[in-house]
Amino acid sequence: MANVMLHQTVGTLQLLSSSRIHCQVGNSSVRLLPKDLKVEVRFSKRGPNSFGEKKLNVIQASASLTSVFDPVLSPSNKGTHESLKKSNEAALILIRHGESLWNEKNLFTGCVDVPLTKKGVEEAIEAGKRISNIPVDMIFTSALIRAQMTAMLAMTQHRRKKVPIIMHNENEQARQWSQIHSEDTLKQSIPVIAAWQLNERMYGELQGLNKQETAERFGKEKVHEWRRSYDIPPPNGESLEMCAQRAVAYFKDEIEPQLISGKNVMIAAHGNSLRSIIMYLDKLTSQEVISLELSTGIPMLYIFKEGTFIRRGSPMAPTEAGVYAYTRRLAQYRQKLDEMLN
Ligand SMILES: O=C(O)[C@H](O)COP(=O)(O)O
Repeated sequence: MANVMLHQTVGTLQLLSSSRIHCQVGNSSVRLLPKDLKVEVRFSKRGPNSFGEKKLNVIQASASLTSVFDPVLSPSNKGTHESLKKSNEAALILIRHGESLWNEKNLFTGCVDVPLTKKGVEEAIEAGKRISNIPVDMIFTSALIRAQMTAMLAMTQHRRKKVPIIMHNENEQARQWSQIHSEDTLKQSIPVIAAWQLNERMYGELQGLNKQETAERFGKEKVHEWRRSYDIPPPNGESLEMCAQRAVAYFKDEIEPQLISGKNVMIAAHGNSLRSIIMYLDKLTSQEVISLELSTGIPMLYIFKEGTFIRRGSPMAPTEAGVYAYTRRLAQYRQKLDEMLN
């Protein structure tokens, strides 16, 4: 595809290649896929009109977004990455999935894809109540159903009533067939990105074994070492360090840029993938992380501000005044929500 610079009255469209189009319109910019864009371009009579030419004089171009819902909206015109880190503040909610059927049976689960128990469903709904006044613009989950169920159930309690929609970008057809053809509907939606990198640590040959029986067979100390040490993996499984190498890398590459651009994010994941992320957020040592335990279905709130993560604990109830006093933005959001809904 020719590299063509199209100058629009409201911005510029730069066809970078057949894979990505960078569209700067007004104060925001969006990375688009060519197929999502209908571009009508009228060229001046005098200008070269062969696509082979790099330079085209464009007298008018109009582009309509068909359905692009690219959740990766690059930051608005706040200049460099660093200055963005300074200027934006965002809420980050972490939730370990509710109780799963194998948690109930006390079996090592890891990457085995089991659903929630009734209690786990109730925990997810309760978690949703506790964060119902905190803004959520994007949701990241693992590829496992227990985390996705937790995210969707929690959002049923959110007062903003936006609809969480799992993004299907696994291939071109999935992207095409899951398109949304209404700007208004898109505005009422929250993109949910399911990433295997956020999966629970893979427990290797322990998956499916009963934790109590395993401790009796191999000794309590050995099993505690497999479950809670940083760099000792279970047999043919992942250590927490190996889990962190994928989970924290994904957080830094895909989630942190969203927070920097001011997006409020919820992550619904697992005991160990979240322990590795919290180790990064709280700057824990490999010794300190051993004692970090996460209960199922308990939301934790962080505030991302000026490039740092401030742990705000777990919101205890939707009406807890203290939750919204964490920052001015959260207090304003809560006030706007009350005005909108009352
Ligand atoms: O994978 C599992 O078994 C649980 O989700 C976490 O197990 P753990 O608490 O033994 O790490």
